[in-house]
Amino acid sequence: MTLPSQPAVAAPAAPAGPHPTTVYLQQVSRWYGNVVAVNDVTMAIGPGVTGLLGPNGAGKSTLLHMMAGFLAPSSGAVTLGAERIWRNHQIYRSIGLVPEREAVYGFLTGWQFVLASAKLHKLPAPEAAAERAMNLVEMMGPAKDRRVDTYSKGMRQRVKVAAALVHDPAVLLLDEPFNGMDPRQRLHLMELVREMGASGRTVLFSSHILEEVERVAQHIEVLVAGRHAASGDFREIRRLMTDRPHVFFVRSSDDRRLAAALIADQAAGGVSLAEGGLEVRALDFRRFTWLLPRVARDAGVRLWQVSPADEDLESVFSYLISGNGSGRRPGGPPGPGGPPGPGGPAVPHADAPPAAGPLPAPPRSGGAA
Ligand SMILES: Nc1ncnc2c1ncn2[C@@H]1O[C@H](COP(=O)(O)OP(=O)(O)OP(=O)(O)O)[C@@H](O)[C@H]1O
Repeated sequence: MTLPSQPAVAAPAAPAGPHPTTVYLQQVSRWYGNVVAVNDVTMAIGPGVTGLLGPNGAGKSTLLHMMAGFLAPSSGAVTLGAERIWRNHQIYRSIGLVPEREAVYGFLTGWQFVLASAKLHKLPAPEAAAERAMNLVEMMGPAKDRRVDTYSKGMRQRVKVAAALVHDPAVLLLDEPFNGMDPRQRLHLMELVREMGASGRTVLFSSHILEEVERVAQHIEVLVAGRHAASGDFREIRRLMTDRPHVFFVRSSDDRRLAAALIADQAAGGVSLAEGGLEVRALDFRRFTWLLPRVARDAGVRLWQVSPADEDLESVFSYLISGNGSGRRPGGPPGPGGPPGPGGPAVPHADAPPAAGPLPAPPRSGGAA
């Protein structure tokens, strides 16, 4: 007897296992005494460049140190692929960390420091590895033989990067890497970070400056007060930060007349007289910045100053986790493949806003949001 042939139904795909160069955090918390530095964070950082954005004290360094195996999570699991990172010496060979704080002995030369790093990793050809790493950060010139304590901040930073790259890790973690660098060094390091990501490595770097993050990373994770506040494509993150009520400080040739015109035109959600000008609350950033010059012109008032009054990072970030912004928290844990590399879609949010359209003009301050 022959069985009737089965209809051509595709076999269900076997569930993909953890990706070997993706770092997974599952409900990770870390506290220091009473201070909760990282609070129940679940995310996956895969190949490509990801920016970890958050204000000072958000928990970025703590998160990076747990990913590098420098700190144990108080609860939850941090793994590289399926392997736990904490106290797993084999895994340390795959990870490089560039710490934020000085971690370079001043009495060593740059070359000695990077070579020592190569030897500590027990690399078979430490000199060749150190030379390759020093070349990557353009430190193979005569300065390599000077003591580190004679280096500029930028040179020290480059030597730290070389030490973290000496064993050619698959995962590179950088804590505020661009701090203290001059513009040329910054551009060079940005290029190096981009190249590392493009070559398939997993690169995560922290910053509190959105502009800096979006120049290098397409995917951004936002941490605020230890919590994972948002996750997505940089356009989406910028939109979340821009589409919130803004408070502007406005000075003009006739503040009272301008206030009356703004109220009559319903251009602003609220206007109040402040010292030396007006404080204007705009509910719709785009509409307000479009309307303000027109309303002023029609009222015969000259604008002297328009500056955001609430552009400090704390207020922008806290919006993301406040009542209004809390809907922007990511949904469930990302899939086993981790976040897409550069160019991929955003990690889905439970209630993600629609795909971002063209970018609105950033606030005049050029601040972080
Ligand atoms: N060793 C420690 N002991 C006690 N509290 C700590 C320790 N390290 C960090 N913290 C606290 O944990 C919180 C998160 O600090 P963390 O350095 O991880 O944040 P961050 O986002 O990297 O900030 P920054 O950019 O200022 O370094 C802060 O409130 C900080 O004061």
